[in-house]
Amino acid sequence: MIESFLIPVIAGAVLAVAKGKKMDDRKKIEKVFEKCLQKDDQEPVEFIRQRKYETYTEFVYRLPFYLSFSQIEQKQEHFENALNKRIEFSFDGMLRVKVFENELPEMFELTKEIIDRCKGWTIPTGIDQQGDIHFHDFDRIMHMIVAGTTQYGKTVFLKMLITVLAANHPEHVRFTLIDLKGGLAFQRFANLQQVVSVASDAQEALMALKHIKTDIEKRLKDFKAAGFENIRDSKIKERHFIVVDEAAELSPAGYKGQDKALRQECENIMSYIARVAGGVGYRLIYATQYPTSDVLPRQIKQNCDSKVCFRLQTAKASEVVLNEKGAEKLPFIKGRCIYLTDKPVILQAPYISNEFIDDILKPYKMEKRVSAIEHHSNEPPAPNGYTIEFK
Ligand SMILES: Nc1ncnc2c1ncn2[C@@H]1O[C@H](COP(=O)(O)OP(=O)(O)OP(=O)(O)O)[C@@H](O)[C@H]1O
Repeated sequence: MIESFLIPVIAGAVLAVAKGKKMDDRKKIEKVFEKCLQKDDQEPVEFIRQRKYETYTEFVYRLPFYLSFSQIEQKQEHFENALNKRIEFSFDGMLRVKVFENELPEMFELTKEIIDRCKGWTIPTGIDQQGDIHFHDFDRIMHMIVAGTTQYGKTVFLKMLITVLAANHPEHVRFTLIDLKGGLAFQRFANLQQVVSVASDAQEALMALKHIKTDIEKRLKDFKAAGFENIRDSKIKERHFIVVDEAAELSPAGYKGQDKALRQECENIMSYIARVAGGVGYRLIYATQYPTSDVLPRQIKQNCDSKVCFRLQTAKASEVVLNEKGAEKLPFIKGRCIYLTDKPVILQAPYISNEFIDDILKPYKMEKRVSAIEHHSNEPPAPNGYTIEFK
């Protein structure tokens, strides 16, 4: 899903034509000549050649006698608006038009306005080169893998996802947060009325996941009895997001005995959620900085049809997540990612600060202490003031 963010102010007819049909840059340039500089009965500019350089494409034209270089320079804004790119002109007997590729911004901050533009169960995934914001719809593609080497933006992305969904669906979203990086990243969400449980080690994760599995089994039975095929057929508005960061901690690979068995069970339940629970309203968000085939089991990968992949260290890791190389070549820019659903697109992911999170979520904070172990149910979120005992 994509929505126009920077609407270029392009001169009348050129805007209509350029936006209506998909035009390449050469056609757009020639359209501006036609609409702004040439008269119908006059000889048009003559295209000589174009060549692509690393950061720009150069188009070379021979000018007809009635057009001066300065007349063209005066229309620079029209050309830039029509192409929505930076343009430089020069003249050495030929007109040279350099069209620079747009650069992605290094910072794209989440705002209240962007949160308001998230319709249904969508979140923003980032901004692209053209300034368009991309959105991910969790009712269309239900589960997501978030990967990336350390310090490139996974946790910020997860916090953004939780904040946007909690802000837009305070009554209906529920979260189980499995934070295996010491429990620090998600602590500011622990007292949210939408958060059912926070687990911070493998044992707590297993308890939380077992509760969820029981809830899913019950819901599957209820749906069957009611003849619903999926959550959209039912009147249930609730969606339950299970957010796991760092999922490698739940991989049985490298463990022995009880530790291995415990993690194996966690992995089995996460695979179960990815396989069968989407249709009944459960969403798995599976984040890892170590994407190997051990950490990213086949069934989870196959059922998580959306991926947000920050820079990875190797082409092999990129192949594990995206089925193709590329994430290892992303620039060393925090928040730069590849968002993959049907096709990959490079984006700058939304940045959210802790202050902004606290500001947005203030109305939903409540006095409670929740644990993975002691509280878990599919009841609606407890109202403000309700106290849940912590272990
Ligand atoms: N979308 C973004 N835009 C700009 N800067 C960002 C973005 N996301 C993260 N950063 C910056 O990068 C830092 C690290 O981000 P984050 O904590 O999300 O990394 P991480 O991938 O979760 O790392 P780790 O796996 O080590 O926990 C943040 O503190 C922030 O300064």
